[in-house]
Amino acid sequence: MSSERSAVMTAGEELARAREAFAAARRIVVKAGSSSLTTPLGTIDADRVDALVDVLAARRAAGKEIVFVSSGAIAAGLGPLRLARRPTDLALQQAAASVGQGLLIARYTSSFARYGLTVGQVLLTSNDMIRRAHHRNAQRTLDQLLALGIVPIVNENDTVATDEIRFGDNDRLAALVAHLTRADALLLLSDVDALYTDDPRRPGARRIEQVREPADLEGIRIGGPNQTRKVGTGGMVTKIEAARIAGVPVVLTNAASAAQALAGAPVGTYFHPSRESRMSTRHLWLAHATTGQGRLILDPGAVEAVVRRRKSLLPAGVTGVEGDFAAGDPVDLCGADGRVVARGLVNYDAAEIPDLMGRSTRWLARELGPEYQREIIHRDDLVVLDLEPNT
Ligand SMILES: Nc1ncnc2c1ncn2[C@@H]1O[C@H](COP(=O)(O)OP(=O)(O)O)[C@@H](O)[C@H]1O
Ligand SMILES: N[C@@H](CCC(=O)OP(=O)(O)O)C(=O)O
Repeated sequence: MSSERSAVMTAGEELARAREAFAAARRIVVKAGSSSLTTPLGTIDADRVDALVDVLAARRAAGKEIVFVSSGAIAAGLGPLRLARRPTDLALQQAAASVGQGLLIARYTSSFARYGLTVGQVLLTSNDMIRRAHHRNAQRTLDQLLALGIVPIVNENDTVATDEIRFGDNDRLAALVAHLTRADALLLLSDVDALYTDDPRRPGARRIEQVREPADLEGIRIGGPNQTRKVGTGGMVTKIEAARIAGVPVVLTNAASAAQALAGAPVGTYFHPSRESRMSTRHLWLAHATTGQGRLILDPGAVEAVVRRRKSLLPAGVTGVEGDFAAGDPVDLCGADGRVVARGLVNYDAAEIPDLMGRSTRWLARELGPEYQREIIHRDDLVVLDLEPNT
């Protein structure tokens, strides 16, 4: 009994220390969801925006850096476009985002100006995350804004995003931005004050204080977005995924508890950094922020080489190609049974691959020229998605 109690106390103390470390974070990414920033009429909720800016400005005054990931572009564009609800039509979503994003930034600009702070808008697409040059470019911009003392306000570039290439939710985008900016912590602000054992609107749901590992989530009902407002996109599913990939401590709570969370108070749910998040940022992008633009079918030897021996994919091991992708696109790698085992950035256009399949690189270099000696996908550009047990 006494040893049980001391174990419980130790876990409690450990969590308190983790919360203190969260409060001490020098650079933090804060993400707020659409429902925390907009009204049911599809307009910006100026009071709530100002209240949140008060908290972020206080943090800045304490000498900390903030990167703010703000949703709400589509939701804030609904009112001006006289749309009663979030449209399903992509072109209308893009139009709403175009109107709403401008209004949001105008609001943030004046709200932060109350504290003498300047904001900078950063709109990202999933390509900015995957492609090495774009990725470095986004990183450089964010670094420069922070060095200048500006508050970067990040969102997905919804006006140009299409269903194929969009993140769709800002939770994972915020986790990836935490990697990109080498932040020390991530705060996710939603309309719900914590992760619960079930959707908190259902009776009997209990708050979960901390998540250490995937096993802590067993038996929890993780649902989609709040169906009353229908402006959020990911629900708890994408928040949990964000916490899994963030690579830093994550606290999930509501906007009203933001100040307390930043001060290390025991509010919301604390997610300890997971083991998977130690993957490199680019590999995380590839695994979580991209959709395969086509498929390559691999013979069993190539599956073994890519999945278990972490080798590059050579033309000799490819037996089929599906889809219409261009060199540099992310593609899914499948076994003969169609199961996706990996994703990678391909070095050839889809149309080039049939002539290369089954050939040795030496044969290709001799017959087609030295530029054909390159791998179909280099191992640095590959991430294994589906590991067999015990690998
Ligand atoms: N186990 C759970 N714990 C907490 N919230 C949950 C759970 N399952 C589903 N939800 C829902 O997730 C919603 C938050 O996600 P979402 O609507 O996408 O918010 P946001 O706009 O803040 O990203 C909550 O309002 C709640 O209805
Ligand atoms: N980029 C979109 C938001 C997507 C999103 O993740 O929304 P939410 O679930 O409210 O954080 C927008 O600004 O409307």
